[in-house]
Amino acid sequence: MEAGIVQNVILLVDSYKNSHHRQYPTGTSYIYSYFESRGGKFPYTVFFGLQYILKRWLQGPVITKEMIQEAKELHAQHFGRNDVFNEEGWNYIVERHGGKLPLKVCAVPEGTIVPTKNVLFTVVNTDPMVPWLTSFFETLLVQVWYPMTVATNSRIQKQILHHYHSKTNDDLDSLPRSLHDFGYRGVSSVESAAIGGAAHLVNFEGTDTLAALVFLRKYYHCNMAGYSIPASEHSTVTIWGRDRESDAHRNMLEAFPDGIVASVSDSYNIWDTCENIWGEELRELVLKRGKNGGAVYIRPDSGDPPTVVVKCLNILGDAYGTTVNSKGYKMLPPYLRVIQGDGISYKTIGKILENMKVNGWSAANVGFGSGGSLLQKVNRDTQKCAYKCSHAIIDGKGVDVYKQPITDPGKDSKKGRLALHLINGTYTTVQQEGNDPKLDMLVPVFKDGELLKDYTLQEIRERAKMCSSDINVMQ
Ligand SMILES: O=C1OCCC/C1=C\Nc1ccccc1
Repeated sequence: MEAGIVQNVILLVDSYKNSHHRQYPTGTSYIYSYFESRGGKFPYTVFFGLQYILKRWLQGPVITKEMIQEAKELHAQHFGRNDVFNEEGWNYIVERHGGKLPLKVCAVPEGTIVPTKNVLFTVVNTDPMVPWLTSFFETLLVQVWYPMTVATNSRIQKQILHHYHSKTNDDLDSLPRSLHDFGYRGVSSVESAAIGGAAHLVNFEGTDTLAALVFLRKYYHCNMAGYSIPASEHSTVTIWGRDRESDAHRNMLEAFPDGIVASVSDSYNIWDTCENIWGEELRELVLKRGKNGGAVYIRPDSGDPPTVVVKCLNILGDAYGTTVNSKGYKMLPPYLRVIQGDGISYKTIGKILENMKVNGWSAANVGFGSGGSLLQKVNRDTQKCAYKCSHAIIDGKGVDVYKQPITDPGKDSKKGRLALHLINGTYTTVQQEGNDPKLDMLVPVFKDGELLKDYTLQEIRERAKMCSSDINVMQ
């Protein structure tokens, strides 16, 4: 088990869940639940991250007698009573199942793009003695909302970038690294950085969130999921003093004499820095670097992004010249690019790209970085992710279970045992009843403590890749 704050799997839940085993009708033997995104900011979700939860917490003989004792003692104090904690139920799981969880989870393959309001995974207990188990792990399983929503937020931006690269560039070669993860410092924890950073790397290959690389090695069989380059930050520029800014940038080019480097250039006056330092003083070094196949990414980091990006391109274009590509848009020389890492989100990236386009600039001149907006500015409500009971077996009889709040029809839940069908390229949620199980896109990924599917990032990226319908997405 990993070092972490909570080691005890029985404590990975909201307190009230330990009182639920006494709240089901006697004779309840099976409880079926499903997980969906009811929709919100984005019309689809990229399903990603369940495998991590299963591998990290639920796979194998995860329940032990020691955990039961620790949880029992904690609950007695926490509730101030001894009739809440389900000691018998947990003992049964240790004694009868060796600590393995008698659950079956069926899920859509990771990386699949599914329109919202569709079932994404289902859970059912496999031992009729412990129906309460299905709902018990809701708390943990619903945390898949985070990687799923970050992967979706990231892919929505990839669609916008794909649109502009298709319209204004010769090829899509620079698309995979056109949105770089700057989010490590902007998330709530190292674990969130790993999970969210990994979710972004489903769609892209540029990241500074090292935790995501470790995560994807460990849980998704990918040895190197993303790349970065030597880059300055304000402190490594400003430490030289205001009147030695050009020395700071020169040092960047000499310290890393080949390949691509990025230099943040807005410490004082970015217009002067672009025109006189990059355009004049360091010109020979830039040209020499270009001759060796290297490049310099000039990084603004303030001001109104659409305006600043175009003004930087214009100044650099005047200083170094431009070419016009096959789509009729201007390109800087291959050794010069701009990277905009401030104020980037799915709401703003299109505005910057549109302003570049109307000013005759190809999208391929600019790389983007996004931090808190990419990894942190999401919550469970962004895509309204929920886990609900839809069917149960009580006294041997199957009953459909649902909620239908008079106060919010948007919170209606689905009934029955669900399957996900792909009909003429469209996903549809149907009842298992009366349908051929071979048509169900949900595949068993976990059963009785065993992981049944072990996806690689490579195959997940393949499932989530851009397709023709991703081009005309601009509203
Ligand atoms: O500004 C930043 O904020 C925080 C995270 C990293 C970062 C910049 N990194 C970078 C990487 C590759 C090219 C250019 C910059």
